[in-house]
This record gives sequence, structure tokens and C-alpha cells, in this order.
Amino acid sequence: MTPWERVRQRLHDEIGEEKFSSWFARMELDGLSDETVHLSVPTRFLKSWIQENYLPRISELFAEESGARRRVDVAVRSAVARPMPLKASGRREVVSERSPEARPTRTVPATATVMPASATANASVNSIASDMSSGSPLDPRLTFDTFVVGKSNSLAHAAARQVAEAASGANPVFNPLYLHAAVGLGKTHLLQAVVWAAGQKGRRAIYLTAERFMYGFVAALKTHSAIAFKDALRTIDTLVIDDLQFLKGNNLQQEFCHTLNALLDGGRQVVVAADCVPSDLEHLDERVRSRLAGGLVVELAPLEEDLRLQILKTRYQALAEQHAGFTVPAPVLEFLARSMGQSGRDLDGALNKLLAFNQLTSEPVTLEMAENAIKDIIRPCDPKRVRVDDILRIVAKHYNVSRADLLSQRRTANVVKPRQVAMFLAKTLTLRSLPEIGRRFGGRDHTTVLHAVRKIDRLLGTDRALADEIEVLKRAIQEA
Ligand SMILES: Nc1ncnc2c1ncn2[C@@H]1O[C@H](COP(=O)(O)OP(=O)(O)OP(=O)(O)O)[C@@H](O)[C@H]1O
Repeated sequence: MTPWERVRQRLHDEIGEEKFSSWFARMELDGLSDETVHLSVPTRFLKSWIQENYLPRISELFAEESGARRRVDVAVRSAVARPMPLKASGRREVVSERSPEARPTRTVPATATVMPASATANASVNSIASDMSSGSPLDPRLTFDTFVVGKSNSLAHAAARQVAEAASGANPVFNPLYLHAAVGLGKTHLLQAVVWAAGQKGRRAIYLTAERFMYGFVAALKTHSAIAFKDALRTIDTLVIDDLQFLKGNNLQQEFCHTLNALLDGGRQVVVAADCVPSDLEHLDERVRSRLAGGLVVELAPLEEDLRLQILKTRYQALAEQHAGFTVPAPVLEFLARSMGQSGRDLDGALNKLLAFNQLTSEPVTLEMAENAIKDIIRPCDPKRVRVDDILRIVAKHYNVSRADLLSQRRTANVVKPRQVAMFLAKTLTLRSLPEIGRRFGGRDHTTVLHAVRKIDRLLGTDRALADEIEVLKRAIQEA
């Protein structure tokens, strides 16, 4: 394990899985110098939360694991400059949030709200919207033009395009449009593309991360402008919400529910992205989940090798335009497409590494150099995201019981064993916590899940037949 992996592991052990997966699962190590550890997270909200609550601890853990004390710098990934063509209009000069030495000046839109000229006169919407949007900047590079389409994302892309290109005032066809995928597969890219394109069609579109929605609402409550806030949200044409899995808290949930209902009932377009299907958003009210599931739900699957290669080629072209002399031969791009994980972020990381090596050492990019440069970031393909629903379905079928049996309170042996096996698989194949699994298994207590997991774990050591059964089930679930 690298020092970074050990730091993550220790953090995980200290704060538990639920907190870790909410706050740290998407924190990445971007670089390490003698003085500084550069970390990045996808949103400002995560950044400020981690800075306020965990910076000293992360720094301590790093010192213990690497033997050297360093400053910890947390950056927001969406603000990281990447080599993509700038297409959008209405920009102003700003600076990315990276450390000063790495700060390229670039152009991004002033706010996350894209509005037609006529709408900019609407002062109340504007002020609330600019308040709201200050935490969710749009990246001008995330447009349909820069989104590469392949097998794994063609349906999501087509649906997003159709939604974005509908004429102002037209009745939405897919409403809400709900996109879900594991990390780095292009959800944010598609959502922001929708906002850009909808704005170009003359629609008032706003992009908010769930955290920004929560922050905006809490801030509005504090300044007694909650009604204006709600009104402003409800007067937009297209509401785009990213990372819905982070929406937590009863009041906020209710507010989101009202906003969603008001927009959908008013024929406004809503587009949402999350890391799971609506039914897995367990902290959300059942009515919200069913409303979200009632439009079009589309998954973005892991990027296939061909698609990875196409993305690498586009990224490389843009990099080569900015850095004269940076040449990556085709076999190296093919090697990267084969060896990197299935997320778009890994591809960016690999090319940036080649560029850094090339610029710092003047060594030309060859296969050998590339192998050496990216050896620490090569990962076997990201494990497939497993769903509790698939586990229930496959285990029930295997043991010839019904899904309802597994969720029921029945205690007959022919149901207890499959239920315990299913709980064990849910714990070992997903990132769900014990209480979450308990809720998915008919509202059971987490201690019941723990008992089942321990029992099956113990039996695996002695019961060969059970071990084989579990292997077969695991394979079937992974392939589901
Ligand atoms: N099909 C694609 N074409 C071009 N770039 C892509 C594509 N898919 C992903 N990417 C790039 O990969 C990176 C990660 O994508 P994005 O941020 O949209 O992922 P995400 O699904 O929102 O992940 P997360 O859940 O972590 O927020 C971005 O730089 C994005 O531009």
C-alpha cells in the first residue's frame, strides 16, 4: 500500500464507512511535493467541509505514514484547468482554485445560470440565482461538443441532447431525466452540457449541486429570503441537480420535494444525476424517489476501451496545441486506453502525468516511458457497481424463494439462510453500511445484518459447499 492508501484506510477505520463514503470516497491525491500534499475533491462544499473538519488529522496521518510533515492543500476538481477547447460565450476572466503556482488564467462563465438575454432583467431571479450558483460554477469545456459518444453512454447522451434542445415552452418529453453512474463516467459533463445548450436555446437553466441546493436553502432561511429563494427556483425552465445522493436532512428533503413537484407539475424540465438508481437513494422520501423514477432513468456504463481511446485522442490533441513539442505516439494512447481504469478522470490523470514527465525531464514519450510514468496510477478495471436489488433477485432465484420472502419476517430455515447469504453479499460487494443494508432488507436493525455477516463469514472457513455457492452467486451478481 502507498502512504496515501494507508492514510485513506486509517481515515476510513477512524470515522467508519458511512461517513467516509459520504465525505472522502471521492477525494483524490493529485500530487506530492516535499512541502505539500495536493488533494482534490469534486465540489467546493466537500472542500470546505474537509478543510474545516479534517485538515489537521489528514496532515497528521500523512506525516505518520510518509515520515515527513507536509502542508495539505485541497482543491476543487471541477475548477482544475483541463485542455479542452473553449466554446461557450459570455465569459469573464477568473482564476482556478488550484495552488497559485499551478493557476492558469482561464475563462469561465460568471455564474452557473445560463439565461437568455430577456431573462437577465429579472432581478429577483438573478440575485437569488447568482447567490445559488456561486458554488456550482459551470465549466465551459463541458459541452456536447467535447462529449465523446460510445456504446456505454449513447442513450444518456441522446436523452440529454433531446432535453437540452427542446424549444422554450415545449412540453418536456423525458421529465425528470435521471442519469446515474459510478464516479468519473461523465454525469457532470452531460449535465453541464445540458445547461449550456438549453441557455443557447433561450431557456432559463440552472445547474446546482445538491450541496449547493442545501447551502442556498439554509442561507436563504438565515436571511429570511426563503420564499424568494423558492419562487426563484420555480420560475426557471430547466433545473439541473448534480450529485443528488448528497442531499440530506428532513427540511431540505421536503423543500427539494416541493420544488421538484412544483417544477414537474408546471411542465418545467428537471434533470438529475446521482451515483445510484432512484430506489437506492435511501435517505430520500419514497414519494420523491418514485417521482424521480417516473421520468426517464438512464445509466452511463463504464467507458469501454474504444471510447477511452477516443477521449484520450481528443484530450491529447488539445494538450498538444497548448504544449509545443508534446508528442504522444498512437501505440502509447492505445496502451493508456487499455491499462487505465474506466473513468474519464483516470484518463485525464494519465495524460497529465505524461505531460509532466515529458516537460520536467525532456524525455520523449515512448511506451517504456509511459509505463514508468503511470505505473502508480494504473488500476485494474474499476469494480462493477453492485446493486442490492440485483443481490436480492439473484439470491432469491438461486435458492428458489421470493424476494418478498427475503424481506419478510419469516424465520423458517429455507428463508433464513438465503437472507443471511444475501446480507453477507450486500456487505462484501457494495459500499453500503450495516444500517443501510438493514433498511433494504425489510427495515431490519444493523445488528441483525452484522450477525448474518459474521455467521456466513465463519461458515465459509469450514463449509466448502457454501463457499462454492457464494462464489457462484458473486459471479452471477458481478455479471448482472
Ligand atoms: N464521454 C466523455 N467524453 C469526454 N469526456 C468525458 C466523457 N466521460 C467522462 N469524461 C470526462 O471525465 C471526467 C469525469 O467526468 P464527470 O466529472 O462528468 O464524471 P461524473 O460522472 O460526474 O463523476 P462524479 O460522480 O465523480 O462527479 C471529466 O473530465 C469529463 O469531461
